[in-house]
Amino acid sequence: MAGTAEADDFQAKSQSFLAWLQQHGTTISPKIELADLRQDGCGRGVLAVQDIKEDEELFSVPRTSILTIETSTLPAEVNAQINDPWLGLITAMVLEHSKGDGSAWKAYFDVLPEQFDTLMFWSEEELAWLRGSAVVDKIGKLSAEKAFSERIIPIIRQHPEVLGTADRSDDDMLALCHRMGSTIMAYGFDLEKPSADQPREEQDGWEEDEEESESMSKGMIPFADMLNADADRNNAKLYYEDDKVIMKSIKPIPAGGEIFNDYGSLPNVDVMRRYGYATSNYSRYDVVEVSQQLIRDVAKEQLKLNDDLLEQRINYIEEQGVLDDAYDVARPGNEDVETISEELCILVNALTMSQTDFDKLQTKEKLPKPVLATASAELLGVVLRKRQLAYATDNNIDVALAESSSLHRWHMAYHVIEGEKKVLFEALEMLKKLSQPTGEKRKADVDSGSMKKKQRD
Ligand SMILES: C[S@@+](CC[C@H](N)C(=O)[O-])C[C@H]1O[C@@H](n2cnc3c(N)ncnc32)[C@H](O)[C@@H]1O
Repeated sequence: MAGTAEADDFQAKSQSFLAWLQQHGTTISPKIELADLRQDGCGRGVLAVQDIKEDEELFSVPRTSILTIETSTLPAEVNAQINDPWLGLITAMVLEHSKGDGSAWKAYFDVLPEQFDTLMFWSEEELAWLRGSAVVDKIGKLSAEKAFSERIIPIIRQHPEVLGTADRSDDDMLALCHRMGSTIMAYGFDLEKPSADQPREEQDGWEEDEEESESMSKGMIPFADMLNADADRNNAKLYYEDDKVIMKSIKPIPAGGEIFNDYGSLPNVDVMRRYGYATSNYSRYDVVEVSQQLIRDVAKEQLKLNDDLLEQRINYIEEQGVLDDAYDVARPGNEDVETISEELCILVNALTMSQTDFDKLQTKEKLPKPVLATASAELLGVVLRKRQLAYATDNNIDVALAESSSLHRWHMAYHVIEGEKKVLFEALEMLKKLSQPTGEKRKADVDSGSMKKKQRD
């Protein structure tokens, strides 16, 4: 690609962006550089050009250069009308993008992507490669379009002179909202508001975390978002100060090494959903979602529970506040999440216990122990084997596809589905051991396999 017009344009945009950063107060260590990593399928990235020690400042970005609702030219009354941080930031970005050369952010927008591989943009045929994964029902394209159509576009239409969008059709506006939403998802940060000075490394995506929303806001941090990420190679962390954010090395980085931010302990399916790539490095965080409905169906069939008894037990668990619509099963090696959550153990134990034991439990208003009983391990084994059937048996690549632009998407789907199948395989192996009690060994397996977080009374 070197020497081509495309490479020259890419390079020119990088140079303008770097000049823009400098003009707007970003300082960048001479030990790093913005690099063209397209050959590795990673777009731009940041490389060390000299050896870097641990805890060195790599760059700092003034708060005034961070693109937020407040720093954008979105009028306060328009923001007040929209009254939602996510939709507000999307609107602010639609506005700044629409201003073209007239926007202070022009050089920044020029290095942001125009197209995405996130699931919103997949065809039905491509989504079929993900059959079996719960992600297919969580893409949220329709709800996003409803929010854009009902809560952004009408308000933009009321202010055509301010927003410069009079000549754009609704379809155009919708596409632009999707593009900006996906940009925030893959490039945006949860910002600690000024005066909160705790270090924070995580980038976040579309979802709003209720508990954090008071002290956090969404924003785009130019240059910090040029860092790629890799589960195994995180070597930099973002620190928040009142007037700027600073990226520092958290381990030595040799000259030539890439600087990697931390996108979090995400399963491949979320890396794909938010960032549009997937690698085996994130596989250890993979999970499989098992629906409550599947557990009910299998319990009914296997335990010969009639509808009334099944409802009685499920209702009791719901009254106790520990019933979920679905449960994540994780890989046994995952240090952050239990393979079988306590909530799932409780539900399955409530279903498998004898009626006498269940009646006693209810009288005492207690919950079943959050440790899988042998019968529960067996039942859960049947549930997970049924869950396996949801995946396509044949995930082989279509020959025609090898030529098509969807190849990258197929690879991501492959990583996700193979990862999820592996989760089920390993969880089933674990359950097999639990179903064959061998005294102390079984106890140890249960304790380490399913009780990593908290102990319930
Ligand atoms: C925050 S941006 C990083 C900068 C980006 N590479 C660019 O050229 O603009 C996140 C995007 O970078 C890409 N990315 C990040 N880490 C990656 C990796 N390990 N492998 C492939 N792509 C990666 C993905 O496209 C992701 O959506």
